[in-house]
Amino acid sequence: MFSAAVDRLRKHGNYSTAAAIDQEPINPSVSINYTQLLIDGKFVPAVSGKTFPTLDPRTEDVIAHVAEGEAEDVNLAVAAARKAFDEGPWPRMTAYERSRIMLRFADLLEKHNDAIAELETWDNGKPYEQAAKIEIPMVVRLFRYYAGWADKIHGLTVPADGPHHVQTLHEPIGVAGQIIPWNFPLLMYAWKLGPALACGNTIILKTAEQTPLSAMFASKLLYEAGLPQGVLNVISGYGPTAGAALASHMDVDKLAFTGSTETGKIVLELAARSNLKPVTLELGGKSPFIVCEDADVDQAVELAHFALFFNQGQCCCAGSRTYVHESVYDEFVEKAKARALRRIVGDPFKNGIEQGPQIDTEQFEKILGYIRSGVESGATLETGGDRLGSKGYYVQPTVFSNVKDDMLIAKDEIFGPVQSILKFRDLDEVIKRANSTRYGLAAGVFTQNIDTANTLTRALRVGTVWINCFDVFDAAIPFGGYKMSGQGREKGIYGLNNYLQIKAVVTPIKKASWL
Ligand SMILES: NC(=O)c1ccc[n+]([C@@H]2O[C@H](COP(=O)([O-])OP(=O)(O)OC[C@H]3O[C@@H](n4cnc5c(N)ncnc54)[C@H](O)[C@@H]3O)[C@@H](O)[C@H]2O)c1
Repeated sequence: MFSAAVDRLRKHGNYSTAAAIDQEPINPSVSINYTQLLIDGKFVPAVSGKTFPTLDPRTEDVIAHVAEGEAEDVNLAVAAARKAFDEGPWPRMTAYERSRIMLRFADLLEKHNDAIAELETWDNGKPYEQAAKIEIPMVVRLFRYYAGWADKIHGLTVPADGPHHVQTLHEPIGVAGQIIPWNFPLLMYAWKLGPALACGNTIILKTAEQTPLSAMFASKLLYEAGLPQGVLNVISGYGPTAGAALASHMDVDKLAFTGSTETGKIVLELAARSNLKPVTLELGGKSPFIVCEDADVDQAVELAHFALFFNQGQCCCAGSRTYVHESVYDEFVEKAKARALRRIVGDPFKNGIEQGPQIDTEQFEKILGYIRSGVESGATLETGGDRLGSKGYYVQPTVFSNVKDDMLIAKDEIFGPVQSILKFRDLDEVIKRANSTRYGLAAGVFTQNIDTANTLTRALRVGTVWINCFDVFDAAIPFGGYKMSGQGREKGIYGLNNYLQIKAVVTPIKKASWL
């Protein structure tokens, strides 16, 4: 659960003053041991010999050069995964044995928690305390959760008409291709791998080009835990080359993708044009956070702040349209501005830091562009609005008030620390406005009135509604989007369906007296 854990961190931090950006970055102690592709259980260079740099978002310095996988490497990885599925022990061993390997993996991840968290912070820029105390423990929990499912995947007996015994077998879908983004590198790795492994599939996973390091480290541990050769293959590389090769591969049986809506459309088309592999998509969002007239304003301000600014604003479900009832609007804006001014931005390796740098120069420039567009379109810039410091991708926590629905900052996914506060008068109006978007990933509702909560819960066209909370993620809770926020659900029991084929088996009953 992000929110509860962040509360705990907050109690131990000093959040009373804004900190300056450190000029001297803290040196992480972890060493980078794995920078090659993981194919058929071995680390290997790319066929082309090419590498690409992965950068430290605090300094823009190179952390390491990583193998650049392309179509030929994807072919080798798919061949290894195919062989492991068609001939290897993984889909054939008992579900209990699979589950034990996954549990051993979770233990190893736990043992190396701090080293993995360092890699995550170094490569991504997220606060180390967040990675070490929240995200890596969530990864561990998710593998234990799906290890628990491995031996509980049941088929049915079906009461069909006529003298037939009918049963369904729930079988692994086969070779799964998985493409993940950079905002929660190892957590997205876990959401993808957990259910796929529990069901007995083999995998080729492509990491995001911005954050290749933690997945390589973790995958080494998975083999140490006893994973048979070729079951997991990890490719670092770029989207249009390695990612596209995976999405369009004829021998990949299923594709799971998390990233932008634009790329989601591309991979869906590649999957359709190649072998019609089924696709699950977890895409972008522009989630409303609705503060009703009965809200405790101080609590609402704190939660809305968390809903937007968590992870540098780089969450697909960020509460990026803060709708506030007119009766509490002015007070809310004043306090939201004060909260943003208190936000501590700095070297993410330092204790007590709430916000590190954005992921890369592209996102950094994009965010500053949206801030300029907010000012130009007439929204009121309450605080922030610029970069912070002179190096790295740090952005000032930014708050806009008087935002209108048709402004770009209210329509597009900014993916940065930019809060947009809009005013509303009544429930019917805010429902209409909240739903009037191409996205439908999540919503936050802040009210003490159960009837208001019930109405909004049912009226909002989104995959998750958080009532008086936000970003509560748990391995058992399904997550996914309506509309252009995605297709299908990950996590929980629903996540298993993405990785199963259902086979109907029909046998005649010769003596039909006991139908
Ligand atoms: N929903 C989410 O969790 C999420 C996560 C990250 C980014 N985003 C959104 O995406 C925007 C851009 O971020 P991004 O550039 O990392 O997203 P992206 O969609 O470009 O990248 C996500 C993954 O897809 C791969 N990819 C890119 N082009 C591909 C292609 N043609 N074929 C196959 N794979 C391809 C990338 O290499 C990466 O692994 C963000 O501003 C944000 O709006 C959403």
